[in-house]
Amino acid sequence: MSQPDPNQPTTSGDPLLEISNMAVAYGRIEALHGISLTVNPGELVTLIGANGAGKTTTMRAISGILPLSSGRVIFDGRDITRMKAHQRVAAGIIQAPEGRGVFPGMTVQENLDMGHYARKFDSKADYDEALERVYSLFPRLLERRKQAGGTMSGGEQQMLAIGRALMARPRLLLLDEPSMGLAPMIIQQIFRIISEINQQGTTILLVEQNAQQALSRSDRAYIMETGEVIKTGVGKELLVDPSVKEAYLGVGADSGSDTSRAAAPAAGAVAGGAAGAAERPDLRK
Ligand SMILES: Nc1ncnc2c1ncn2[C@@H]1O[C@H](COP(=O)(O)OP(=O)(O)OP(=O)(O)O)[C@@H](O)[C@H]1O
Repeated sequence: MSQPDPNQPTTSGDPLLEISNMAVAYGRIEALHGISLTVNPGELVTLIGANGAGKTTTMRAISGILPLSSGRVIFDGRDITRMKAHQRVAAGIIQAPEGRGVFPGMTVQENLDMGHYARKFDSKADYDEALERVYSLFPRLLERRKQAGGTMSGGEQQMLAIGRALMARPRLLLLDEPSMGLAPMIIQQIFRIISEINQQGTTILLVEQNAQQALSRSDRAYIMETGEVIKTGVGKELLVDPSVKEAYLGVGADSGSDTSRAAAPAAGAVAGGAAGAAERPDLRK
């Protein structure tokens, strides 16, 4: 297969990613019941939803780790529904490792090199450019390039995970809960960098439970519930949508405007799984 240049613009006007009626099952249990979504070139799109809504399953199906039981995935005009995960990586669909997933015994530099391995056919100049981009986005990684990945803080490991994905020069970057388990100040920093990566031209599909941060920075968002997309819209509009505010932003009960993740448990649905679901308003209305 030829290696598409990640810096090449896609066919103008067409979505970069188009998912139609995608169903995915774990054995006999269907986790996604036919969802449809699009990501246009240059967009930052977020998937929001409670635990178990199907966000990670969606990401895995896009990466090609999980097969579809029905539906289609189109990437840059090509039907990739049956394409294997490694072929999708070569086509430019890159997921930052879940749970950070850095190689603990390898140095920062070696971890980044592993990310570039996915694009081993690139020239040295492409490698240098990718590395320069990563080190300018994350000066901390440059400072610590000889340090073992496993000895870095949680925030630094998250930066390394994103940096490693960028080394593969993604055309579509998939980020699954990059703020998970991080302190509020570090979360702010990670979100600022995600915005910057997007502003530099990288298309991003983000899964986030930190709805306030994610919606305020996203072009568009999809809200998922129990394996379905129940609402979609412009990020900043969803941010002020009363039902979304009540269900996902921890406002309503106390009408506060705390934006930190620490406030998230008050939202019930954001962190609460099934218990939270019972308290959530029905957004399908
Ligand atoms: N390996 C698996 N085997 C069986 N069922 C699974 C598996 N992984 C996920 N599921 C189920 O699929 C559904 C969707 O899970 P998924 O992890 O995609 O949700 P999520 O929105 O990413 O939630 P979270 O925020 O908790 O990661 C859930 O009902 C979950 O229990």
